[in-house]
Amino acid sequence: MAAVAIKIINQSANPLPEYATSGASGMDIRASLKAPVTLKSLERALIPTGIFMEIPEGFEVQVRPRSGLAIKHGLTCLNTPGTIDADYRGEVKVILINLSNEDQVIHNGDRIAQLVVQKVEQATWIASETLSETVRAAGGFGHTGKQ
Ligand SMILES: O=c1ccn([C@H]2C[C@H](O)[C@@H](COP(=O)(O)OP(=O)(O)OP(=O)(O)O)O2)c(=O)[nH]1
Ligand SMILES: [Mg+2]
Repeated sequence: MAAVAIKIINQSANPLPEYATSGASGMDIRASLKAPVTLKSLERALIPTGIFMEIPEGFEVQVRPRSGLAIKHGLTCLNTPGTIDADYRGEVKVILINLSNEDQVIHNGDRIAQLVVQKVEQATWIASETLSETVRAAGGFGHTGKQ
């Protein structure tokens, strides 16, 4: 299990994020707002969460949408999955977009997204003129058919 240092502001509305069940991949995070934010249809906004982190090297944190918000309210993360780099020390923010036809109001303390902690590797490139052959070769974008 990765240990991640976390700093939280606006703690009254923003307890430590936690796994809701023993097998959960993500921890829900909340909007940290002085006033509600209204998103009109197709409008997007950068919503602060009051969370700052020190992610250990070799890990990243992904910001992912919540399916309940998506199906019930048409709210999702525009840049999903959002990437929190290990060297980022700013506030975690969520780019929410309203894909419904109605206004959606985000209140302080609303659970707007979830964080997933992942192992991640950095790579070095090996510049090559030729690449190994495979059965797939350059086939992609549905070339194996629909069924
Ligand atoms: O949903 C997100 C995505 C990113 N970030 C923060 C943490 C991340 O480390 C930083 C940069 O994110 P990203 O690399 O996706 O954005 P960029 O447009 O490439 O910005 P930069 O040039 O700062 O890397 O912004 C968030 O708070 N929430
Ligand atoms: Mg970047």
